[in-house]
Amino acid sequence: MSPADPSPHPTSVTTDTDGAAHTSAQPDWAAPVAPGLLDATVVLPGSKSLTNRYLVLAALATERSRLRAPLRSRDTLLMADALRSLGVGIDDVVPEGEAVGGETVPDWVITPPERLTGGVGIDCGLAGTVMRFLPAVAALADGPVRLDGDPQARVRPMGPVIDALRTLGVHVDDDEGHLPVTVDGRGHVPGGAVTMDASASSQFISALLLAGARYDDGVTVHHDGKPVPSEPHILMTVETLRDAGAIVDDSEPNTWRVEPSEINALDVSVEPDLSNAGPFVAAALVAGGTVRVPGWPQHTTQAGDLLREILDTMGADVRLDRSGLTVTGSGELVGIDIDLHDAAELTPTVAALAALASTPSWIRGVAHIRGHETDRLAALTAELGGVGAHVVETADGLRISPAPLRGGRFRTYHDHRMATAGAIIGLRVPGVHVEDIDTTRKTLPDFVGLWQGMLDPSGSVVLAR
Ligand SMILES: O=C(O)C1=C[C@@H](OP(=O)(O)O)[C@@H](O)[C@H](O)C1
Ligand SMILES: C=C(OP(=O)(O)O)C(=O)O
Repeated sequence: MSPADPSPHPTSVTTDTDGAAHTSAQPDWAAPVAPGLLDATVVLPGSKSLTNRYLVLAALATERSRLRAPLRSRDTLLMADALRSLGVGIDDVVPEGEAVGGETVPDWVITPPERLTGGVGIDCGLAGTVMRFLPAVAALADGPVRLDGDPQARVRPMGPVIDALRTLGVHVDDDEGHLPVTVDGRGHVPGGAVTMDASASSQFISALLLAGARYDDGVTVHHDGKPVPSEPHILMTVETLRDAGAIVDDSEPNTWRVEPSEINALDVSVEPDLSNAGPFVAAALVAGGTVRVPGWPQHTTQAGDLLREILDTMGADVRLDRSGLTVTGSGELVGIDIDLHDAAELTPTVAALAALASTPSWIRGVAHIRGHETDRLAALTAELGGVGAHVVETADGLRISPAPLRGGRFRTYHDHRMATAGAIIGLRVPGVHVEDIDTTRKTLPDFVGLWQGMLDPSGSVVLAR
């Protein structure tokens, strides 16, 4: 559904805890208004991007790996299920110690098969990491692998990664650069050098690099086109590969080389998802008071770390120390002029904050998010506009200026970050009703529980796991 298609009686694709999508008519969620100043500690689950990279690398490794505190949300459960169907063992193991607050978070122990199994189908849901990363992995399977996903996934761009795989010696059938895609796995991939235009998604490059060490000649990827978005995610790919012993040369701009090599087993703890922390730390700015996120890393490749600078610029007091991140706001916030090209997934959160700010904002550099879960520029323009915000969509972003906001229906277009943007607005604006709040399960298993816990006036430690 495009943002221009209002759906008065919505039918939502939501997700069971096992990662399966199902269709249901779900009532809109009345976004709670903040009861006063916040005083909450929110323990967020692991990073989607890290969990799915570790899963892929562990599936291609020589030995058994252990993934501690992985994210268990729709995108990562789909990745785990897909790898299982390729013959990878992925089992829950209760960790030795206790997690924060006495809750145990099962680890994943990942056992790679001798050879990846072909002749299988993979459900990618709406997960960019699954639909882009797995064709490059499936090429190593013994037999054909068919990948498909949600209806919205069939319009997300795939062409450059498919064409690149063909150049590297893989046979692929596709639907004009989109899902469904069938990769004819032949047990090995010649590999070599390829030039691609990755201006629509950094995930095209990450996909080839993650699998490339297992290609006969490794892989050299050269990008030729407008600047690659979300570059920290490519650095994340490079660092996770190096953690697994792969040899990666990223010394030349727009060129990445992965040598052919074995991939070592991993034993890693997943950092909290900083982009998912966005709406929670934004809440301190909107409602006033303090929100703490324990475990915020001192050094990270996660793009969400840019939130520290963003919140500071918009008026929060932001402190990072060994206990984590502490964000304190007064309830007053100012606009921001920012290029989010490197951290495009933060756009819905920043746009929601901008709609509540007392001065104008300009978000630039994010044309490619028209190919995210939905056309996010159109969706944000429509939905923030629908609750009274002054939003102008530009060629590569949004201009948002102060306006009195009002309640109303906030449509989400199957996009988890549209849903959390609606929740941010609802903190201050009574009567915001968010469509299909369960779409947040794409990357957070229990957004509503966490959000309500954060708003509990008794002050709280809110556990996500
Ligand atoms: O590789 C990854 O884990 C991601 C890369 C980025 O994609 P784009 O480069 O398409 O923005 C980001 O927006 C997405 O949420 C996750
Ligand atoms: C763009 C996003 O997801 P995906 O990994 O599906 O591209 C996102 O989470 O904001």
